[in-house]
Amino acid sequence: MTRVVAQGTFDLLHPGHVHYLEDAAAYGDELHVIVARQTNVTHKPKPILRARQRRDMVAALDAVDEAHLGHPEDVFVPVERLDPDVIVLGYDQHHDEAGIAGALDERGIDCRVERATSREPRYDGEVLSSGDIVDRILRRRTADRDGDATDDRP
Ligand SMILES: Cc1cc2nc3c(=O)[nH]c(=O)nc-3n(C[C@H](O)[C@H](O)[C@H](O)COP(=O)(O)O)c2cc1C
Ligand SMILES: Nc1ncnc2c1ncn2[C@@H]1O[C@H](COP(=O)(O)OP(=O)(O)OP(=O)(O)O)[C@@H](O)[C@H]1O
Repeated sequence: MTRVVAQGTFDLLHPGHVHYLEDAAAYGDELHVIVARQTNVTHKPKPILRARQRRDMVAALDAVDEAHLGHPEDVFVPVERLDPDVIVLGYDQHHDEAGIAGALDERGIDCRVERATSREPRYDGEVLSSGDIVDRILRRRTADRDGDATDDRP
């Protein structure tokens, strides 16, 4: 039984997340997803939704066998508990494969590190970024409030 781990913030879910997790699931028999805690999301704006809600939505995806709240301080706590055979990084995740592999070796975890592919938009207006979804909401609500008729609705 090959156990795969994927991870991420997964704030507002979109087809890019589905693609990533389906890519990851293809590396083994069961896919576990670690959902980032807000305190560990330091490389971009904090997520809008609470970690439990983000975990619950990820857990509902067909490709996912189980979703877990990440550890608030030590990102390797869930990895040591899950003891995966493969960790699949997202196509643009800011982690370095060699760095992760070295940290796994130090902890005696026999696990290889892979990287998923990206999913490109398939039609005009498809939004494949949580941050871009937030931006679109802000633009739309501001325009509605200001009675701005310029409608960018695709
Ligand atoms: C192997 C691995 C384990 C991780 N474990 C945790 C964790 O336990 N808690 C957490 O808050 N973030 C954890 N993270 C970090 C986030 O899941 C994620 O990598 C980071 O927020 C960037 O993800 P993004 O693609 O959403 O930007 C882990 C990352 C990796 C690569
Ligand atoms: N279009 C996409 N194609 C493939 N993977 C994606 C795509 N969008 C996000 N992912 C992957 O999903 C995982 C979680 O992404 P994250 O939660 O950071 O969402 P995001 O939409 O990338 O957020 P943001 O764009 O606001 O940074 C990451 O590993 C990321 O690589």
